Amino acid sequence: MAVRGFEAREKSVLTLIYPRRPQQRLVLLGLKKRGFGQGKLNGFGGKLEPGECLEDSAIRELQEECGLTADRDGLNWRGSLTYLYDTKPKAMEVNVFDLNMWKGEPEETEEMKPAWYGHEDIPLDKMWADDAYWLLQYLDEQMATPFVGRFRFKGHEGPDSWEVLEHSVAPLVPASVPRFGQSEPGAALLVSTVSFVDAPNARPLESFIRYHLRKGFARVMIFVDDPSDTATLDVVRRFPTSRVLYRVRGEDLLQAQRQHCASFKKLAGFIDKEVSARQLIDFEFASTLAPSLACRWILCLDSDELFYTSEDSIVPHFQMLESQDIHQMSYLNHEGVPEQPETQDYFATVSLFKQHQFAVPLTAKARSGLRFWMDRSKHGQYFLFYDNGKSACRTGFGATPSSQHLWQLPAGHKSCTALADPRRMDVEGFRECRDPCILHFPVCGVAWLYAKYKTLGAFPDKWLGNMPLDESFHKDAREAHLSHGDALSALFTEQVMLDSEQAAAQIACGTCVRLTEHVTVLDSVPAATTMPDSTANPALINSAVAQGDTLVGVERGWILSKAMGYLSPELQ
Ligand SMILES: Nc1[nH]c(=O)nc2c1ncn2[C@H]1C[C@H](O)[C@@H](COP(=O)(O)OP(=O)(O)OP(=O)(O)O)O1
Repeated sequence: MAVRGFEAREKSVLTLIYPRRPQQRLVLLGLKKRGFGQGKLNGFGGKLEPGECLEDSAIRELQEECGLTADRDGLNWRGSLTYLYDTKPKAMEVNVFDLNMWKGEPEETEEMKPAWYGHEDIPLDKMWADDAYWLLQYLDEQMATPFVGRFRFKGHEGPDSWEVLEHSVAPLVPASVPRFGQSEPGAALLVSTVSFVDAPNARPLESFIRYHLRKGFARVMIFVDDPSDTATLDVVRRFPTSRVLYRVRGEDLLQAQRQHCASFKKLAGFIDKEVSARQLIDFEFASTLAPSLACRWILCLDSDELFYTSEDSIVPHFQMLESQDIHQMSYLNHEGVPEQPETQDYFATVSLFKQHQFAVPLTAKARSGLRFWMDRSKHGQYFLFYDNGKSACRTGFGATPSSQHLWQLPAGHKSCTALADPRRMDVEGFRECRDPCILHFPVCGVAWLYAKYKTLGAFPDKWLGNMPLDESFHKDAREAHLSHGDALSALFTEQVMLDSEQAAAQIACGTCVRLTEHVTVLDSVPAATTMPDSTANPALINSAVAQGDTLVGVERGWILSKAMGYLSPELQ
């Protein structure tokens, strides 16, 4: 039974720990003597306290409730269950851990009365009603872990707490994903340097992490760009440290980067001033750690990007690249188009995308669609931000990031690109790939536009001291922000957002596509109301190769770029 709309609700995050003696098929349960769930038998746990991560909270709760001192190495995150009680406004996300190493003997406390139970003797009728759907399967290892589950209850007390109205439990990721912690083909690390200090909220970060874990990334590594960024820290701490690691900017990190990163010297002068310098050093540092984290691939994204695939998992894609001895693959990026001025979480709501110009069909209609955007923007831009994709790279063979988009490979390693870029004419390296691709949600709401330019501040006219910035939306947005008026809002209305009529026209002419797989994975409802069924197909990026358009990518890119004036003068 599908349970929808859970992620859209406010929720508290809790732990639930089961101390176990698997060989004897024993589990320690406690009778809850007071508070939430009073009178029921359950594992041990409770809410995260401010500043606590899941594991610290689990260890504290176990100690408080039954006197056992958990050994951190014996604590394993097995899944998360979200509960919605119709009598409570907030959902509860409960993270299930099992524990197989501890010190001490269980003792009764004011909150819990503990006792050991054999798996065969577990009295489900004295427990929460959802336990009947998963607890025994989990204890007997008959259920793939990690798992995600959702349960809706009529109420949290009395007979209502026995009524499960909706339920679902499933593996977090498909079976194709390598077993976590083993360096198997396709195991990938996702990296991002993040700041939500100036942002309206950090919900997109939670979606960013959740989406990528669901799509089979083995680990996520977050660099917290600003140590005072409690919003980001609060989010990353809610994920198990076995899957989501974080490092906070500061002297320790700098020291480690100085020691391990070849580019430290070159970037040192910019690290304080430019986000891009911090990203590059973080990416290189993460790539040095990746092999020890059993990750054979690395992908570095901003926290307003998703590695989109309509498949269940990204793993078979990386496995395929490995089997063909490809060490780097660059992906097309598509730019999100907001259809509403505000959203709490752009990943959960934005479903309209300008396709990369190299993926737009070469039809007269599409060309008029491109013209629409170029006429609309002050500097003749179709995309308002970058159009050179992002790349995934193999780890452990000495590649270093040459930019946020591309890795520098040691000689003799194969690199491929889905961008049929006529400026390079890299015919050898071109490889048709529409899925996976990058979805970029750069300014998908007025508040997010303000937040982005507040964070970037008065950035210089040159990247890393030497690459001049073009006259562009990006520069205009900087000026608009520094002018402190409502110039930024005007930019948003005039150049970023589309109304429903314009959106339908852009979809019809082939420049924009409607993609909803990420919205489905995040289990939320898209904000847009204009979603004709024919365009809600996740495979649409592939079918957007227009009817009658038989040109392969490089030719298409060449002609289109010439037509649109993208070619540099010497190539024209
Ligand atoms: N439907 C359900 N099925 C289940 O198996 N465990 C549930 C559940 N709903 C909640 N839980 C667990 C999660 C958590 O371990 C515990 C509830 O935690 P508590 O309310 O005891 O938290 P705290 O100890 O932080 O609360 P306070 O006593 O208010 O401080 O019950």
